[in-house]
Amino acid sequence: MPLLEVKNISKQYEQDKKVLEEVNFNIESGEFVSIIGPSGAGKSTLLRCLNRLVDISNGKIIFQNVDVMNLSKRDLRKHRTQIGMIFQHYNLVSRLTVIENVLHGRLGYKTNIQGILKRYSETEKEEAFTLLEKLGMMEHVYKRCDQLSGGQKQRVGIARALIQHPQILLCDEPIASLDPNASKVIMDHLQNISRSMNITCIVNLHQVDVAKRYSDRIIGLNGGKIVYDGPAEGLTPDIIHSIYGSEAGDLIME
Ligand SMILES: Nc1ncnc2c1ncn2[C@@H]1O[C@H](COP(=O)(O)OP(=O)(O)OP(=O)(O)O)[C@@H](O)[C@H]1O
Repeated sequence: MPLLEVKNISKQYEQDKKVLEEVNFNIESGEFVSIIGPSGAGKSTLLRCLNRLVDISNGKIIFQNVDVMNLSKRDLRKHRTQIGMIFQHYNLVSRLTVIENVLHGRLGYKTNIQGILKRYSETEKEEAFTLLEKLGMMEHVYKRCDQLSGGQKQRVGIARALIQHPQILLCDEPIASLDPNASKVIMDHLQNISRSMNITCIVNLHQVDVAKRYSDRIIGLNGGKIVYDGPAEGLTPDIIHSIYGSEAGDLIME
């Protein structure tokens, strides 16, 4: 049984304008999948549909054999703890410390009162330290997040997602604001997490070369439709052209 089944989904924000159209794919546990495509192809919308930040217009999303569209409010909260999100602009609370931001990843497991009072167990705190250590962030644990570089902020974002104990990490352009060195550090961490923790990673990327280097599988979107779904090695110049159209020239030179 696949971990995630996306069955014929469509999304329109406005009438007569389909942003996603009849999108179908299955994802297995532990896969590293990149989603590529030109600006406006629907990549962010697709990721947001998977954890119901955006509701689909048609089709089905089945996660661990459960139809995500039929979840009650309580079950939706539980569903979201299974899916960690990583964002281009990190979405951290800048005035809080690194460790506080990481612990925020546990809020999905708490009652409202526990959340307001920021009650975290010793085990949760220990785990936050362990994750930050793995991500090379120990010297920054008590710094405010607005004192960090972009690459460091993204590592906090990854630790916050991992402390949720997710089955899937959805990464929406995680390296779009980073220089090549910081990008490599982040992509290496994501690959390592996927392999060593068997966590599925679905990563939206603008960089075709990065997608090819790190992914088991690439999904190419154009105009809301899947035009390629296959191994990274299969991404030929012709296929890159079909995904990016007239913008493909520079990408094929890479
Ligand atoms: N909340 C919204 N309301 C209306 N239209 C939206 C909304 N969000 C996205 N869109 C439209 O949906 C289309 C797909 O946007 P989306 O952000 O999913 O694409 P993308 O492939 O992630 O693009 P980019 O690479 O530039 O981030 C675009 O035409 C966009 O304008």
